[in-house]
Amino acid sequence: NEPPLVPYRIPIIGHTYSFLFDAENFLQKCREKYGEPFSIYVFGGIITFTGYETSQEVLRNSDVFDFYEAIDRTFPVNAIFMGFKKFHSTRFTARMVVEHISGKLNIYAPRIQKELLFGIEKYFGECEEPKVFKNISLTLSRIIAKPVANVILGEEIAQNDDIVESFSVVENEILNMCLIPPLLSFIHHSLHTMFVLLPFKSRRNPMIRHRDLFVKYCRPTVEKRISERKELGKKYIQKDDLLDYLLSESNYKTDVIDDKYMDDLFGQLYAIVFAAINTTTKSLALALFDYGGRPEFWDEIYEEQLKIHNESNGILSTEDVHKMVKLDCFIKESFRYSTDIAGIPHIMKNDSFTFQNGATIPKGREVYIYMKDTAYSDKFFGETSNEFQPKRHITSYPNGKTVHLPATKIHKSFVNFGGGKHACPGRFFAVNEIKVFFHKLILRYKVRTESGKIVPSRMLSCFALPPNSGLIFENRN
Ligand code: HEM
Repeated sequence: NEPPLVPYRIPIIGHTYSFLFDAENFLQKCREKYGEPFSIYVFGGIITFTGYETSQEVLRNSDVFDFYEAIDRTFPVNAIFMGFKKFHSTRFTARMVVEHISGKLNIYAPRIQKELLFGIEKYFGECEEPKVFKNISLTLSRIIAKPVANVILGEEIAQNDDIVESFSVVENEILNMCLIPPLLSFIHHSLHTMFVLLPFKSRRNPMIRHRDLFVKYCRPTVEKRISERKELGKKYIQKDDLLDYLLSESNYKTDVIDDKYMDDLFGQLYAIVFAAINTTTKSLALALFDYGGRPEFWDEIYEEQLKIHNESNGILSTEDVHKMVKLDCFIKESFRYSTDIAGIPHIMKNDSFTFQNGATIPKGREVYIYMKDTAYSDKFFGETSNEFQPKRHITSYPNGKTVHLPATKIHKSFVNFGGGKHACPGRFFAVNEIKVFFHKLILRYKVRTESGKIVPSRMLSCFALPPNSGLIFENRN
């Protein structure tokens, strides 16, 4: 009782062409005709797509559906970082992000703000005359990288431009090397993985440069902290950054700071950098384009920011960020509206899995979440699901009560951060960063698209990317 396999005409090629070059229309037609889940034949293998009804069964059954194995088939990120670190636990990484990044936003709030303001000043400046910014993603990744470096490596190391630059480019460098069309998958997917990994095992390995920079700038701090810890024992006061947490953690406790130890720290910390920067930058860039093309929302969002700015005297606490409800709704609506068409792949690991509607998939099946099916579902968003309406994230009741489902809230109608046990642990940090950035930016500039109109995202197969056009910034004063 397999999900219907969409028929295809050309053997071997199957649906590869439609999936690469027309994923949006192609998947929509498959969904309309075959319901969910349905399967297509791409790069010599079958992929099953789950829609708004069946996606939660994948996300909530993480014992059966493996996210990392699926990611590793296309972008063997784990294998790349495993080359450096000896201790490997995805659970450990997720817990570290929950407890020591998202869980400490109160402590990090002033530092995040300071770094974002620094980036805004450095890259956008006065803009007394309207100024066009092309390639906004690159600029945003540099701005976003600084607070991330601050939280991961501490305030002092985050002032080092080389480290911040390394944070902002490392993920793109890895992705660029992995973005080789998986032609070898027509034979077997492991051949593609092996091929992609070749440069990372050669002298061209871009990770070596990042590792060397990390060691150069972080080793003195690591040595100093380990020696202070030894000297002071229980009196040592742990610093508020991920690096110092790792140094205190039983898997990383050491007296010997050799190259292997530094490699281990590098592999662990840069795996988080990998998860944190591109995702946040892309969402932020898409939200800026959504904002810049929709003047009808500018006044109300600006007024909310001005009010919170005045009440907080310009220094935002996490409570102040929670008060940015209109901004939160706008950002969440951008997440929904500009979502990837499909993503969050998983491999099914059991002998077989049967969905509640009876469809059964075999062991090893690759399953993609058809995210747009959830994001644009009439069941969740009614007849206006095709429209950009931030207010839909607030429900008003007849007794005057209103309930706001924030952008960090995991829900069956909102899968941008996944779901179940493995839902993105960095989402609190990411949404906080995006909101604070927006808040500071809007207070200072008017932002609009170059054409003055709504500019749709670019599509790369099933992934949404920010448009290539520019954004215009103009100082409000
Ligand atoms: C807007 C920005 C972000 C988006 C859209 C995003 C999205 C996601 C998604 C879809 C997953 C897979 C969830 C699942 O399997 O159900 C994930 C996992 C993860 N994300 Fe994020 N993420 C973002 C920012 C961040 C940040 C800033 C960090 C770190 C500070 C982070 C760290 C992680 C980690 C460690 C995992 C693996 C969790 C696990 O295996 O349990 N993410 N993210």
